[in-house]
Amino acid sequence: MHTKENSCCCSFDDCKLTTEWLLSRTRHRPKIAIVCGSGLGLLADNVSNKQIIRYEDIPNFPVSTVPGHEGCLVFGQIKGKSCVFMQGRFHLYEGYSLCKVTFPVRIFKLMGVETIVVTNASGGLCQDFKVGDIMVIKDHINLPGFAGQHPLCGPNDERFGIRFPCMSDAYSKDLRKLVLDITSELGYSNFVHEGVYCMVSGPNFETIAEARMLHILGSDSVGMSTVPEVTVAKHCGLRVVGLSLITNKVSLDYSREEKVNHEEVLQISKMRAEMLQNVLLTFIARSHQVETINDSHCIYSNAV
Ligand SMILES: O=P(O)(O)O[C@@H]1C[C@H](O)[C@@H](CO)O1
Ligand code: HPA
Repeated sequence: MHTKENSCCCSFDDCKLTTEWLLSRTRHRPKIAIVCGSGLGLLADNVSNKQIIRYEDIPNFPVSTVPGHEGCLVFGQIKGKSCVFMQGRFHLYEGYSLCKVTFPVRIFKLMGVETIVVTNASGGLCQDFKVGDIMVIKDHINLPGFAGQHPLCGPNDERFGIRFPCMSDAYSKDLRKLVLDITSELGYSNFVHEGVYCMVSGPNFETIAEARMLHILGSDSVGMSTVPEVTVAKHCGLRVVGLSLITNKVSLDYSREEKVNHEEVLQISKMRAEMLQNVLLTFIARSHQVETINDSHCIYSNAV
C-alpha cells in the first residue's frame, strides 16, 4: 500500500525507490521526458509501443487532481526515440509541496532522461500575443520563489546538484534555436514567439492590477506551473525546453469585459494541441543533434 499523503518524499532514497520500481516495470529507457500542460495530454497520442502507468500505482508519486491532467506516465517511442510523457502535472495550488510537485523530474533524471520538454497553458501579457500562439520560453520569473516557495529550499543533496545553481541559462539556447527552426520549417512563424514566463501560485487568475505589475516586471505570459520543474531540472543537469500555449489574453485594462476560466483554457489547449504535437514530433526526432554543454554538478546521471 503506497502512502499518498503530502509528506515529503524527496530524499535520494525515496527517489531511488520510485526509480527502481519504474525501471522494474518498463523496458523503456527514455532519454526525453515531456510534461503535458493543462489540456495537452493529447501530445502523447503519437507514441508507439505505448505503456501507460497510472500515478496512483507508482510509489511516492502524487496524484492529479485538476481537470485536464489525466494522471499517467506514458512510455514509448516517437520516431524511434524513447520517451516518457507526463500526462498531467502537479501544482502548488493543489496543496502539494514544491518538493512533491517536482518529484517526477528527479525520477526522470535517475531513469537516464537527458532532456525535458515542459509545456503549459498560460495567459498572454504581451500585447502582441494572440490566443493560440506558442511562446518558446526564453526565461522565467519565479515569483513564489521570491517569497520562499522554492523547490530547492531545505538541505541540499549534492547527489542531485549543487547548493547554488546558476539559472541564467535554464532554457537551453541551442534547443530553443532548434524549436524556432522547426516552427519556421512548419510554417508556424507567424504565431510563434520567444518570451518570459512568470509563475504565480494560483489558483485564482490575476487581478488587473496584478497583471499590470507582472507586465511591467517583464513577463510576457503568466501561468501556475513549470518554473519549479525547470529549476529542479536545471539543478540536476537536464537540458530544458519550455513551450507555453497562450490560451487567453490577460486583461490589463479595466474596460475589458472578457473573463478567463479553466474551461476556456482547456478548450484552446485541445484546439492547438495538434500544432504543438507537430513541433514536438520533429523536435524529438532531431534533439539529439544538439549537444548542449552541461555545467551540472549532478553526480548521478543514471544512478540506479
Ligand atoms: O499545468 P498548466 O500550467 O498548463 O495549467 C494552467 C495553470 C492552471 O493550472 C490552469 C489554469 O487554467 O492551467
Ligand atoms: N493566468 C494564470 N495561469 C493561467 C492563465 C492565466 O491567465 N491561463 C492559463 N493558465
